[in-house]
Amino acid sequence: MNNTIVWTIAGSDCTGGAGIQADIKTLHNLGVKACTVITAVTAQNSSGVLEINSVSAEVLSSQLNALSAELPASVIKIGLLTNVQQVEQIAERLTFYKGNWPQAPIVVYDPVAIASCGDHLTEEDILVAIKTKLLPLVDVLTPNNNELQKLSGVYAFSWQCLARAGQVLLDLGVGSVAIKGGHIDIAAGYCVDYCTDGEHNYWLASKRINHSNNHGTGCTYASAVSACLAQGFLLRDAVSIAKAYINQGLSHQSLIKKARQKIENGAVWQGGWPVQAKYFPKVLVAHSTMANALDWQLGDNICSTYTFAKNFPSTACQSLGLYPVVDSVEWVKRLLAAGVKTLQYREKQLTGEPLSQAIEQVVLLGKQYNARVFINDYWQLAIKFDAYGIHLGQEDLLKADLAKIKSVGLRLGISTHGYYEFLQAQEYQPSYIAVGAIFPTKTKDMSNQIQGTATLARLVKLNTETPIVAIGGITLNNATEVLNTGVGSIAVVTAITESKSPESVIESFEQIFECC
Ligand SMILES: Cc1ncc(COP(=O)(O)OP(=O)(O)O)c(N)n1
Ligand SMILES: Cc1ncsc1CCOP(=O)(O)O
Ligand SMILES: [Mg+2]
Repeated sequence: MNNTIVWTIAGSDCTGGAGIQADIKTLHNLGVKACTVITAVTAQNSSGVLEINSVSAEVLSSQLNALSAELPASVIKIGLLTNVQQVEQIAERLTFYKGNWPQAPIVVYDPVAIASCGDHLTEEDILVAIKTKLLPLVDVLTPNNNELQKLSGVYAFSWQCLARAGQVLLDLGVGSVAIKGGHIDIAAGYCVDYCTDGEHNYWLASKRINHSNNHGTGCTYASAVSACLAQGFLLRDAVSIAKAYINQGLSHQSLIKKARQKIENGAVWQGGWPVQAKYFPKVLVAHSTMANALDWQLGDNICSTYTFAKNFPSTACQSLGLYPVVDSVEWVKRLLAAGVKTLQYREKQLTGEPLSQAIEQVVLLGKQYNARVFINDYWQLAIKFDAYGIHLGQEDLLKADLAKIKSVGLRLGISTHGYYEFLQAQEYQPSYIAVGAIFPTKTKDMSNQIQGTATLARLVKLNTETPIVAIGGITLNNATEVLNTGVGSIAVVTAITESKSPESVIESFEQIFECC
């Protein structure tokens, strides 16, 4: 566990399955420290919620004072608030923390209006206070279907309604909304989560897992999102990991024999960090097989000009080895002569005829040396000159004719930066998936997108069929650490282009590949 602190401000559930107890388990399981502020002591069991004993304003205040004096949080997760006074008190505190702490905390609010057992835990009038006082301070709101309807007034019977409900909540001042699809019945047999910040929209689909032990899934989900945000994951990655964590928990308990269910008290199972591909959701990509099956046609990744395509030609080897990325015909010539077998031409200056001529030469050189030469960005020219392959970034993907690239037999590599984009890239079944930036790099602005080797190792394990390429800040000094993640290919720019002796750097990289 690292020293990252998450506060959970929520109610205690004596069964241990939901509320504060679920939050602590999730936060610990996902590697962060949990501090608690109890809002109410509930008495509940399989018959329902029997009693709610709200703590007084003084008790709430003294817990907050104690923590803020010594253990400020990077994320504050809020669950059950039982009355208007508590909502106002917490809103006041959040305003202070956001304005006065050296680093403003991220606020995640799971609007526990109705527990998953169906009992009403809060009064109707609290809604007004939540909407006017609390929501404007919330960075991430995680409603289920009931809570969504209560807060937005929109009943989600279609994908468009779901998007509209999200917008209503954003209009109330929330930073982002992550709507849990567990109780939404738009697509039979599937749970589709929808996350939006108004600018970007993320849709994550998983097969519905039939389960009886689902108590505490809402608290668990919001805590999982909080744990990921506290560790620096972007929201799109946090919601992807949290959905996998829930799928893992729900899948596990379906294995529990009936006799044990009583002992488990109906609670969702709390596993460790989800590592198995089967628990991760699919990203909905416009016109993909999954999107068509769900009759879904929304999203940022809609490809308006061209049709969707997947299953690109293979590179015929799982490990592409050392993969230099260079910006001139001279570099291409020099590196191919030095024995490099995978290479990318990434030209950002030339245009028009000089660009066209350069790409033609690079493709020819690749054929002469029987090497895998990828062209970055310029997919039309790559097709025109019959390149070995094309490398496209996230935005490039939306503007490229993927069906054409596939039909002429060009390989396709896709850039990704974290879990969400990795899951999205998988939908295209590309020839390889690049993950970056692994370390800070001066070659390209990658702020907020540094993955580290721990995340790389987890992503490599999620897909053992597609070659994975690591890129960003990789040098001879850290190459062994990178290869120890199991990744088969390393892409580098400055490690080679800024070296006094590129040929000897290539040789040293080859030796490291042989040793790992
Ligand atoms: C192997 C590899 N990985 C990532 C990139 C980056 O591509 P992209 O995100 O499109 O950014 P630009 O390189 O076009 O600036 C890459 N080129 N190669
Ligand atoms: C193009 C690109 N995409 C992600 S990081 C990066 C730059 C890698 O350059 P370097 O190897 O010099 O860090
Ligand atoms: Mg690009």
